[in-house]
Amino acid sequence: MESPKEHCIGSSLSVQELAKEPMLLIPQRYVCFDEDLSIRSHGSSLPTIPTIDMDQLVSGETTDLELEKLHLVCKDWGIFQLVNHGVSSLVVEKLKNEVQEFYNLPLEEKMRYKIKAGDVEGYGQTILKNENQTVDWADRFYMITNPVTRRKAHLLPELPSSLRETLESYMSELQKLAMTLLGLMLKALKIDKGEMEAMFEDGMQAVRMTYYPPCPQPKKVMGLTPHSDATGITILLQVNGVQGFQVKRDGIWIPVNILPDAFVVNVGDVLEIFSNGLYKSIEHRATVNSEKERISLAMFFNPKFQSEVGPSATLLDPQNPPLFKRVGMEKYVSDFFSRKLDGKSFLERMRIAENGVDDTI
Ligand SMILES: O=C(O)CCC(=O)C(=O)O
Ligand SMILES: [Fe+2]
Repeated sequence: MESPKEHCIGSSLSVQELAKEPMLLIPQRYVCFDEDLSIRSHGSSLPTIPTIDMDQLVSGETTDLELEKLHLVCKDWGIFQLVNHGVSSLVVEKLKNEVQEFYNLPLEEKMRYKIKAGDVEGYGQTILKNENQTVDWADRFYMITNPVTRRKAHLLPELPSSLRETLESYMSELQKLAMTLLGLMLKALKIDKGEMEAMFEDGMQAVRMTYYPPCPQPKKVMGLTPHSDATGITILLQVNGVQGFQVKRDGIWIPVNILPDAFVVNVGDVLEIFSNGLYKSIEHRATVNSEKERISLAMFFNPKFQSEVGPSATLLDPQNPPLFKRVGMEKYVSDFFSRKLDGKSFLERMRIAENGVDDTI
């Protein structure tokens, strides 16, 4: 039997390769103690995340009603399934196949994209200073895709051409969708259109493809540590129909049954900050199972690097003081990546203390 060391990618191991080995007990570094993984299902009594119909948002007679619904959902839930999203199903289906094929490539091929020392982009998992941290049961591929000048030469441009081309088409369709959604959200928030465009147009865009192998002890591991996304909005595609995504609402983890043709859209921390706390980012995580691998692809839509993350000026007045600090996007992103994922703690660091003391982040 091969030793796990031979599956090293950067500072982590390929969990996909590890999971191929005969194994009854998983290695200790994957055993997760601090999360209640047993809360998996409470049957039908659990609430389900809302659905928003894109068709109804942009055309027809019910646009105002659907916009009001979107507004309420972003305030109350911070997440929804988006149906009738209008993105070409040809592109989506092709992308699903290409991503699965990518993960089926031999390890040596995928290693060309491995995360380099000191970087966060590429294939693998970043393990921070504390090497003893529990490692998620997953392999990831994260990269910045916009602005084009920030693309790493050995990542997107070097992907197998069919995957790269399909990703390009998908990204440009999703960019339009994300801008439309952000535009509608900010319209509902009554935020000045110019302000929104100055911040989000041609903003930072990134993608994360995640492969969660089946696990012999699924209740002992975390596929993806609980976190909220440090984004404007995130659009999640479930690639191979296997469920495992969960959201935390009122302290309870709710499994999300992602509809086959839907995207899951969630409010990120940047939008919570920009809306001065009106919209809420939501904590989520991914669990794994013992039967089948799960694959997802998340696209993150952010302000441009030159902008500042902070509450929108339109929403502030003496009765509505800023609840969050302002920080340059560049610093916001680098601070985010220097920390371990930990629920909504990153957002909490941006909050202005009630006593008004502004301890800089
Ligand atoms: O894999 C999933 O379902 C969730 C992915 C996610 O939350 C992320 O990449 O930030
Ligand atoms: Fe996420």
